[in-house]
Amino acid sequence: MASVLRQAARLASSRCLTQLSAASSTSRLGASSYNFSPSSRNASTSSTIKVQLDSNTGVAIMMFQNPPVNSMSLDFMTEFVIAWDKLELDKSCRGIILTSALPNVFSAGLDIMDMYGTTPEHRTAFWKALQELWLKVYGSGKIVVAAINGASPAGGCLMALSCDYRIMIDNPKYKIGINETKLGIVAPFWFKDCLENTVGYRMSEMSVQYGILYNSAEALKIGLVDQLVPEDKLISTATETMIKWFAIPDYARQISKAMVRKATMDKMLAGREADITNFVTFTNKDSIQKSLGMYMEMLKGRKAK
Ligand SMILES: CCCCC/C=C\C/C=C\C=C\CC(=O)SCCNC(=O)CCNC(=O)[C@H](O)C(C)(C)COP(=O)(O)OP(=O)(O)OC[C@H]1O[C@@H](n2cnc3c(N)ncnc32)[C@H](O)[C@@H]1OP(=O)(O)O
Repeated sequence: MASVLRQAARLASSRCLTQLSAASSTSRLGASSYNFSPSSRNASTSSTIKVQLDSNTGVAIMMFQNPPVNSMSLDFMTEFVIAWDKLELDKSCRGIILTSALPNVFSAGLDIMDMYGTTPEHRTAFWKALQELWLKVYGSGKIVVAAINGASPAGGCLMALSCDYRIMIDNPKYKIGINETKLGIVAPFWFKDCLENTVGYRMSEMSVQYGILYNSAEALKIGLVDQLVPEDKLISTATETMIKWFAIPDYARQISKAMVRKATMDKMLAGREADITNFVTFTNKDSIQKSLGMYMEMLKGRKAK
């Protein structure tokens, strides 16, 4: 145990968890001091990411705004990481809620058009940006809550899985899951690891092979999300949840989080280059390009009907 703690402490000062100790001002705010007055809000906005930080409570809301479906394009992920870094450096921010500014969709996952018919150089930059985004969110010392207000397939599900707590709108039309096989592609190991860490081995074994998308009730049942709420209660519940987490001393929580996530983080950090090569080689294949093209046509055809 002592060695785990030493490792966790080392992690806390490492690249991905640099904010752990910086943000460790313990429990500045309890639920009773919660005040969400508009005057206390800071707003910062890029074209695809909107951020509202309430420096009284320490809660930031990061909204995705990349129409039509918040697909994770290279540009979107680059803007995400810039906005994320700003929040990480802001000591008044203790927790981040991820949600969508668009109706009916949290995120449609990776932008297929960034993988289809693009150059290997482009796909290398694209995959690096995705790794970067994931390392930041998964490795954050802040408390991160996903407020899932719509469809959340594949990369959208990964984003939610990287948070500490997931709250989803209680609506059967919204689906979440790792559905890559349905597109004829393979979810990378770290998508699978995040799913397995959350729902367990057997459920992920079924889930990744079938490419299952779960509705909200099913997602709750298997533990893919932690809570369902009516649409009009999503952000208030996410904020209240965050305030409850704030009661735990930051430093102890951060070290505990780092301990639990260390193996998954380390695996990615050690395999980062190989993971990029795998992605580029895999998506170079004619058969994979064909699958992606057919999937895009299916999406567009579905709309035309
Ligand atoms: C062996 C080694 C292995 C190594 C591993 C290597 C590789 C792994 C590779 C890739 C991993 C990828 C992970 C992913 O995230 S892939 C993306 C998966 N996403 C999906 O399947 C979602 C598809 N979209 C939908 O199901 C629906 O759009 C959605 C439910 C989200 C919303 O439905 P709605 O009816 O509101 O909207 P639509 O009319 O369907 O779409 C509007 C518009 O948007 C376009 N679009 C949708 N999704 C995407 C997307 N992911 N990327 C790009 N564009 C998307 C859609 O085509 C419509 O366009 P248009 O017709 O208006 O032009």
